[in-house]
Amino acid sequence: MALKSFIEVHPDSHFPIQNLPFGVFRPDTASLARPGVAIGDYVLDLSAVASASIFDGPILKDSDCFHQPNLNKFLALGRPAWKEARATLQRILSSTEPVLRDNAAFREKSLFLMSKVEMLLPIAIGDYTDFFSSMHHAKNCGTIFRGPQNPMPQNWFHLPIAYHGRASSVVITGTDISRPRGQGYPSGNSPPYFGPTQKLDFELEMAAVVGPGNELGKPIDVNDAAEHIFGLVLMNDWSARDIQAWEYVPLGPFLGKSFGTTISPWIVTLDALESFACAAPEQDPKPLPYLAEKVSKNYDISLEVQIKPDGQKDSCVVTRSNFKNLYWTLTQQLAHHTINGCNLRPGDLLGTGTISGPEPESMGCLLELTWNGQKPLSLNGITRKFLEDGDEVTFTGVCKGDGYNVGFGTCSGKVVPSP
Ligand SMILES: O=C(O)/C=C/C(=O)CC(=O)CC(=O)O
Ligand SMILES: [Ca+2]
Ligand SMILES: [Mg+2]
Repeated sequence: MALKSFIEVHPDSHFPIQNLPFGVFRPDTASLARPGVAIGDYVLDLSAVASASIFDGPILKDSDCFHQPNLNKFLALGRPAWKEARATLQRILSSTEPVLRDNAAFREKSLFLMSKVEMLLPIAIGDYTDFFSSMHHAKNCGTIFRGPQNPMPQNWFHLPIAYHGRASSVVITGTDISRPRGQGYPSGNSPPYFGPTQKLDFELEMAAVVGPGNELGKPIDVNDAAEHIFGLVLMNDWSARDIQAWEYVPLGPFLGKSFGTTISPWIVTLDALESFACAAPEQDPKPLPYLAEKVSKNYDISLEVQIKPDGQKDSCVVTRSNFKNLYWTLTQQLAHHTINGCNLRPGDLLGTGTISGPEPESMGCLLELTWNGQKPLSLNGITRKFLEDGDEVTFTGVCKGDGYNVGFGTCSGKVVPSP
């Protein structure tokens, strides 16, 4: 029989007992931030569960990791602790276990309606890196930015390319994004453009949340890398294409991307995603030995982007993609990141890069979907080349199980005018 919770969970919910993603919330603005897991329409308060001495396994028994305003301390404990927590939580939420089910006072203290709480950034992010791991996205961007002759950089099939992003401007879903100002290409003999970006874009991404990490100077083997990934979130790497195009040679993206990056609040664990694992694409040429892994895994996660223009009632789906479209795996990204000795720390965020699929309807950003503004998209009668003020962009991600979903909820943000 399938595992079932005593809490009623709608079959369309992203958060059945099979998922149990971790986040950080507060019941109201006067109370402290604390870790929780999502179950149906509720959030289970892990500080309350810990205070009731319910985490009785060897690692979590005496730990204060759930009495923290973020998950970093829990992440640092590693997979054995994550598995211990998941097993305890699946047990106390199951339909057959009375400890929470039959204790009204405890339920009152520990279960909150998700619609009533405030979700916060679940981790303190020390460093944020963004990869470039979708071949379709890389080809399309290469063609648009550098021309169709040689769209793929020579290094692309040998290493997972990335740039160091900006951790300070990573925000939680629901945070407004101010249209950034900056420089763009000069036209003719004039000085460079300066003003609000005229090419504001979203990028459909997911991001891995790092667990224990490594000591400086001690790389992580690609075959051990999964032990360092707690789970995944949805991520929008908002991008100003005109600023980016003018500034990025030779050092890469800078102000065109550092003005805001939105993540979804619930970290879905690799343990919950395991039932949706699938083979990653065959890699040709074979990667160098340090990137050659025994098992090369992706996950079957359906992704969708909707845009809701200001004043419109309905949003419009602009793309549908899938996480399994990535060429470089999460574990190759992580191993590559540390191969020079660079240390990763608990709570670091590793963006996958824009997840475009092979079809025109599965491109992961407007730069590709409108081919740099040359082919406007039509949304319920109005057109878009790039994002306009008032546009709300929402990502969803979900794995379809047999009779249940393992989902990510949403990652959304609204564009507001430049200050
Ligand atoms: O091809 C380029 O010059 C730039 C590509 C991007 O903007 C993509 C980037 O941020 C990495 C990614 O999301 O895949
Ligand atoms: Ca990106
Ligand atoms: Mg960004």
